[in-house]
Amino acid sequence: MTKIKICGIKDQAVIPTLNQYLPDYVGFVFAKSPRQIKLPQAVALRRQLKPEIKTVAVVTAYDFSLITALVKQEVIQAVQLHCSINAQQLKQLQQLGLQVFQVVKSTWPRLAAADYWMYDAVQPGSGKLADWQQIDHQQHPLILAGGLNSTNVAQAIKQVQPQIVDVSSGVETNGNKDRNKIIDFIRSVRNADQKKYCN
Ligand SMILES: O=C(O)c1ccccc1NCC(=O)[C@H](O)[C@H](O)COP(=O)(O)O
Repeated sequence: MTKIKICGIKDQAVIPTLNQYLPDYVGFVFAKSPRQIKLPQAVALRRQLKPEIKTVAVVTAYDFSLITALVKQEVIQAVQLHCSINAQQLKQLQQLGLQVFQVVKSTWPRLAAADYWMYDAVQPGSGKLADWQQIDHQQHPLILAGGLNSTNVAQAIKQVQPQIVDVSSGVETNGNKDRNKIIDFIRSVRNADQKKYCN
């Protein structure tokens, strides 16, 4: 089944919806962004989420002290890196028990040991589509992000066959997460999977 990541959670209002509809992952953005949160907010949000929802730190720099603090406080189970890292840094993160989502960019080395390679739009969190044509979906477990929403995610699953789909802008209204859009997105993914496995 295609897993779902809802990214850019920054306030409590949406927690009951997440706990009811159970996406596989929720992302906390620590990078500079209108969705940015700090450690204390992340701790508070994590505590309200059901334990089966895994949480992901989204970062644009390899900040090992932040990541270690997040692990120590049991805030995250995964890290999403919008930056270049080397094999040693990857190993350090995995030794903390984290899954590593490595964003793919032509100028960054792709590490085979990363748990997932993530394809995103050039500007993450912008709601713009990633270039699906550049994706070699046979190569490695992958995450598709960038401009997904409830109306295009079924096509994305069919065409790209990612292990995880990621959404942020597509489940927002006026910059805030929107309960109905989250529900529609999750239903679209689950319907697409049913069609895939029943055909
Ligand atoms: O969401 C942000 O503002 C952000 C800022 C800096 C680095 C990464 C960021 N988001 C990463 C995500 O995982 C988003 O969900 C992904 O880029 C898809 O976003 P969208 O196209 O808005 O669905």
